[in-house]
Amino acid sequence: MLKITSVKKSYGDSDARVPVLRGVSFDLAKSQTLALTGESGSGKSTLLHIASGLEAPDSGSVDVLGRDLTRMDDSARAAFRRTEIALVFQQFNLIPSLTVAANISFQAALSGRVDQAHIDTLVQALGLSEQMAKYPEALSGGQQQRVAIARALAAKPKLMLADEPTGNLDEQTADAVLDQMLDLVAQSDAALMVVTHSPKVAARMDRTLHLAGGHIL
Ligand SMILES: Nc1ncnc2c1ncn2[C@@H]1O[C@H](COP(=O)(O)OP(=O)(O)OP(=O)(O)O)[C@@H](O)[C@H]1O
Repeated sequence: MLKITSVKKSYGDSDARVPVLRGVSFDLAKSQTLALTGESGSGKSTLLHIASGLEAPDSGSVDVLGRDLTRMDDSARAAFRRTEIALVFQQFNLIPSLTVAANISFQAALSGRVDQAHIDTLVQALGLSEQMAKYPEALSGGQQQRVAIARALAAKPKLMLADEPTGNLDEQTADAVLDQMLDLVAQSDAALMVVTHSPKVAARMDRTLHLAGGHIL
């Protein structure tokens, strides 16, 4: 599903380059789940963004479903990402001018995969039924995060990538969110990589990779 090979990434100008990833390789098979841990600043978000095609590595390859994202042109990569990859950010990135319902169905509509029964199940499981007609500004942070997760899962992506998806949720809601993500992985032969600082979240994944000094330990 996801194969990262010898990925390197630095930031900064040529005379002050700061290496963040120094040659990272790992595989994530379909139906597998993975936690990515590491100290703040170790490059977890950078690696997640590279796995999603949002950022390009300086070198190395990023294969998703057997296709190397680094070799696609921008429009091919954007189209591929829309249908196959879901990225849930720490910030929710909801569209303020759309209702919660429209925010959730927007992504599925873009990918051409609107399954209303699936969306209804997600909305109920994430406790969002009462919020559907509201606008994001009227929701709490935790509610907005749940909308972002429902939106990401609505299109039944094959590769789900999430950056601290339950960071600002209470424990019960966090469990419900993780249940939804794990259910979807199991039902649709997808794969999930979650960046987390939480040992509890990491323990629910099949395995954990730890990032330190630019390498996977
Ligand atoms: N666009 C950028 N330009 C310059 N430096 C960046 C950029 N993005 C990340 N960095 C730097 O790369 C390093 C890794 O950042 P990254 O956000 O990937 O770490 P992280 O492990 O996700 O941290 P956290 O747990 O705090 O979210 C940090 O030193 C950061 O300052």
